[in-house]
Amino acid sequence: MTPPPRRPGRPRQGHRAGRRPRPQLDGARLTAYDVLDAVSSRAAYANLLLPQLLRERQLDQRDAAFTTQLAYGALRAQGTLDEVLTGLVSRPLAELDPRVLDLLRLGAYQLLDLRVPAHAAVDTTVDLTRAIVGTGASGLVNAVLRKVAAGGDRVAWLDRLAGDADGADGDRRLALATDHPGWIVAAWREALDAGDPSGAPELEAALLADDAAPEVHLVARRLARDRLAEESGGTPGPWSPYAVRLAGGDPGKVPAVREGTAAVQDEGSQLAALLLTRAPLDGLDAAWLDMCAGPGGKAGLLAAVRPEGVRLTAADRSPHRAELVRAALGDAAGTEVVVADGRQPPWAPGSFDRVLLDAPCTGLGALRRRPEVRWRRTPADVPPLVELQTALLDGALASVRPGGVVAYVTCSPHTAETVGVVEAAAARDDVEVLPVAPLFPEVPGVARGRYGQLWPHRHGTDAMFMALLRRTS
Ligand SMILES: C[S@@+](CC[C@H](N)C(=O)[O-])C[C@H]1O[C@@H](n2cnc3c(N)ncnc32)[C@H](O)[C@@H]1O
Repeated sequence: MTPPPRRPGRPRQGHRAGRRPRPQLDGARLTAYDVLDAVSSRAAYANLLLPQLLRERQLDQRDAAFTTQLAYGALRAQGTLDEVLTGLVSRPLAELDPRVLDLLRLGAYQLLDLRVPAHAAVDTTVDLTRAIVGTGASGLVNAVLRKVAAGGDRVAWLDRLAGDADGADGDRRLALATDHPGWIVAAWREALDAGDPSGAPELEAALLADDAAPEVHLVARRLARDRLAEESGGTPGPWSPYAVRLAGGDPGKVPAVREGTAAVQDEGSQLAALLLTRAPLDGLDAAWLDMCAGPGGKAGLLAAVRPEGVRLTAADRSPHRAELVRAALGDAAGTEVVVADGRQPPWAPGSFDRVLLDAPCTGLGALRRRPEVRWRRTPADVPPLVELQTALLDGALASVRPGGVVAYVTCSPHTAETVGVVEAAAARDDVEVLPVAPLFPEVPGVARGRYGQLWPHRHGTDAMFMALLRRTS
C-alpha cells in the first residue's frame, strides 16, 4: 500500500497535536475525501482535481483505482446518499459541519454501493473523521454509519425511500436508483419522448449510461484515421470517419496527440462539427464561422476537413478561451481567431456561408464526465441559458448570408435548450429547418423529429443535440 500522503486540507479541530499518535490514515480514502471536500467547499471539478492529486500523492495503481471509484461514485450518488442520511441525523444535513457530511457520504457510499464490509467502511471513516474534524464528530459518524449498515443494502434502502412508487412516481425510484435529481429524470423522459410507460426501459438505460465512465475518443485531424488507430492501439469509431476509440491508457502518450495532429474529442462532438460541413448549400461556400469556438475542439476539426480555399473564423467572447482556440488551430492557413460576443457580432451581416453555434449550455449531456454536475445544476440554471442561446442564435442567423446554413448544437438534450430555442427561431419567415437525420444515414436512432440527438446509451457519445437552419432570405 502507498504510504498515506500528508494532508494539506483545512485545520483540524478538537485534536491537540503531540498528545496522541495520528492514526494510520488510508491514502485512498483520504484522497477521495479531499476531492469531495474541494467540490463542496470551493466548487472544484473532480475530473480536473483528482488526476492532479493522484499524481502528487503517487498512489499506486490499485489505490488510485479505488480512490477514483470512491470519489466519483460518492459524488455521483450524493443526492441518494443524502436521502439515506437525512433520516438518520437529528439535524437538517445543511446544518452539519460540511466536512462531517462529506465523510458520512464517503462512508455510506462504501456501505451501500461498494459493499465494503461494515467494520472496514465504518472504522476507516471514523479514523478519518477523528483526524480531519475531531473526536467529537467521530462519535456522530460512527453512530450514523452503523445505522446505514443496519438498514441493509442499496435495494433495501431504495425500497424504504421510494416505497412502491410506480407510474409517474416511478420516476422517484428511477432517480434514486440511478443517482439523478428528479428534474433531470423528467427532462430525459421528455427528450426521449418516453412519456408512456413503454419508454421507461430506454429512460432507465439513458440514466444508467450517465453513471458509467466514458471511453476516451480521439479525432484524427491531420493524419489518417487508420494510422492513429494503429499508433494508439484503439479502434475506429463507428460514426465519425475521424474517430478512434481507446480501450484504456493515457491519450497524452499517443505521439499524434502530443504532436497535435490528433486530439481527444468525443465522437458526438465530431459529428456535431461534421453536421456543418454536410449541410447542402447553394452558391458560394467560402467563409465559415465557429461562433462559440473555445476551447477549439470543433474548430480544430473544421479547419482540418474544410475544402481548400474555405476561410474559417473562430470566435469566442472569452479572451482566454480564444487563446485556447489559437493553440488548437496552430498555424493552419486560412484561419483567424477573434474575441467577439456573438450576440453583437462585429462582422458585417451575412458575412458567412456556414455558421456553427455550439452554444453555452447546462452540459447535462456530459454527466458521465463530471460526476458532481448533476447535483450542482438546478432547474433555475436553464432559463438564463435559454435567453443567451436565443440571442446567440439570432446573432448566428444575422451572420449567415441568405441561402447559408446555421448548425445549432448543444451538449445538452434538455428540451428548453434545444428544441425550444430552435423552434422559436424556426418560426421566423426567413428561416427553414433542414432535417438532420438524412445527413447521418450511418447513425441509427439519431433523429429527434427534424433534429438530431445523440445519446450515451444509444451511440456511446455525449448527448449532443444538433439542428440545422437555413436563412431563406
Ligand atoms: C460549449 S462551449 C464551445 C465548445 C467548442 N465549440 C469546442 O468544441 O471546443 C461554449 C463557448 O461559448 C463561449 N461563449 C459564451 N457566451 C458567448 C457569447 N456571448 N459570444 C461568444 N462566445 C460565447 C464560451 O466562452 C465557451 O467557450
